[in-house]
Amino acid sequence: MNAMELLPAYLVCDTLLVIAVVLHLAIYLYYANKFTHWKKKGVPNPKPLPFLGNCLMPPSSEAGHQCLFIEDMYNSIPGAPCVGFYVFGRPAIVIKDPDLIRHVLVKDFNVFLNRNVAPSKEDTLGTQNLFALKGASWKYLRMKLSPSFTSGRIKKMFPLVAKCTAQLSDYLQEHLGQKQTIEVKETTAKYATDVISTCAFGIESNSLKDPKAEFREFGRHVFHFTRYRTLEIMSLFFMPAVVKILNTSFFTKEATVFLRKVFWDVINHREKNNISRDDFLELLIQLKNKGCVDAEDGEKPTTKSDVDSTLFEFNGDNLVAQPALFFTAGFETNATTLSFTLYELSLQPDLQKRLRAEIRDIMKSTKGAPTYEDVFSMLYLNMVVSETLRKYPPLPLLDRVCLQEYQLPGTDVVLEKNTPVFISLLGLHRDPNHFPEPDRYDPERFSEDNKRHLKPCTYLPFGEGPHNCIGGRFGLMVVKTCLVHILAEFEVKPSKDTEIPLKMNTRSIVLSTLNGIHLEFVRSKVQAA
Ligand code: HEM
Repeated sequence: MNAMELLPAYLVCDTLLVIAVVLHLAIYLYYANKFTHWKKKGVPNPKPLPFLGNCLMPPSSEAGHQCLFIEDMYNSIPGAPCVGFYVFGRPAIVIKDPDLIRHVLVKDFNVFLNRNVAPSKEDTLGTQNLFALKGASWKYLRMKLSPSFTSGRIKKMFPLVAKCTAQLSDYLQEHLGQKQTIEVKETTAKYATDVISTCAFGIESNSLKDPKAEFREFGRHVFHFTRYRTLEIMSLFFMPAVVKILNTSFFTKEATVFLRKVFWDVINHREKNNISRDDFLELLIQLKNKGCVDAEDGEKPTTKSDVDSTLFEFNGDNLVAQPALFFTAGFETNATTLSFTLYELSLQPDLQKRLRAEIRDIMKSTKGAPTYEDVFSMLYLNMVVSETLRKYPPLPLLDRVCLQEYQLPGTDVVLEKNTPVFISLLGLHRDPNHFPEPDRYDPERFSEDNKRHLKPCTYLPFGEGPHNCIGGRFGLMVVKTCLVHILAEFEVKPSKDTEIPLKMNTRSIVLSTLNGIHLEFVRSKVQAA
């Protein structure tokens, strides 16, 4: 007979009850104390939920995003320069004031050198890429990769992009009758997949032609937000402690095996057959073999002393991680920008007409084959794309972590070391103080005259400062070239299947719709003009 059997049942129950109450109270007090962090610092914060803090609160509006609760935090306290919040018990902050944002992203960059995002160490492709790498290693890698993204080198990839755009035109011509509805997000995702896989991996992925193309399957998987995937992505961005428990990776084991194989097959084939091609992969081969990208006209050649293998070695998964990121960072953002632009233009035929007039002119003057320079010379196209990136920033938040105690300039607020710092691009871009009537899609905001009046650090679709998007120019080339060709051939109109307003996918960390974007394509007369 053991001791429990000797005790009367009621005493056992009472003891368990007391333990439960004490435990509950202890946890409650622990969190209640944690949740005074921002109050003590004089930083306003929305009321946290017990235990959860603010991170799993339901979105405040129908358009709100579970994953993008950073926008909710931005809007929670109007007029405040910054808003504190809690991810479970961990204090984090959203910086709203554009001058403070400038300090975080640019002026005091060394204090905010790292992103908060941190995949599991086992996810080598996830940790060794330019987005996630930290400290001096990131600085070194960024310096080494930057020459791959100069306008000169991007321009050399224009023919690859133009080829994919021609394939998209053929696809649309073949698949559409005189009038037909298509889901533009999937179609542009296939196009963008083909572009990035040819430029980053040197491989023609054929997503437009082959519904089961491996690269498209991979891309679909990365951005398919099941409940579990949402939790994984949220933990990557907001909850490093959970990453350890769940062993969260950005690239799954299967994706890693696939990307490794494609990468090394192409590299070995090229090296064996002495093949060279104007793409990112070629530049990575140079980094692998020489530790630097060959200098072009006017560039300073790299010397041996510039190569520091203690900071980052260009071998193994360290190499594969870069095109893997270019692919993931590139195809979804491009497809998002393209599909939202087509959606907005379908709703405003006048804007579409004006853009088509510009396209008609460029098509006439270039005999239907606009060059890289032509595409970048189109003023109204630039205004349209800029407005899409305002209303729909594909990556809607920026994240950094504070590496040392830091006083926010002009305030008494001192951030503790390791505080996660967020900037909500959706919050800024849809803030009526910066963009009046923010829900109105109006490219005029970006006319030569008007854009001069934009307040610095209120419009940041590509981020800002040394960590900004390295592939922005490449992305713009892809988006603009595609729009020129699609709109030269087709008019886009809302169809009976078009959702107005669009329902957003509340689980996604990147901006995306729940049900896709269905538009009617009608053959346009520009082609014949
Ligand atoms: C419309 C297209 C795109 C948009 C809107 C976009 C947006 C962004 C944003 C907001 C960031 C974070 C910047 C920051 O934290 O300050 C970023 C980072 C990055 N993007 Fe893009 N991106 C686009 C296309 C691309 C493409 C095509 C590539 C690659 C070919 C790319 C590669 C990267 C990389 C490597 C980083 C991390 C840079 C670093 O931390 O050093 N992006 N992008």
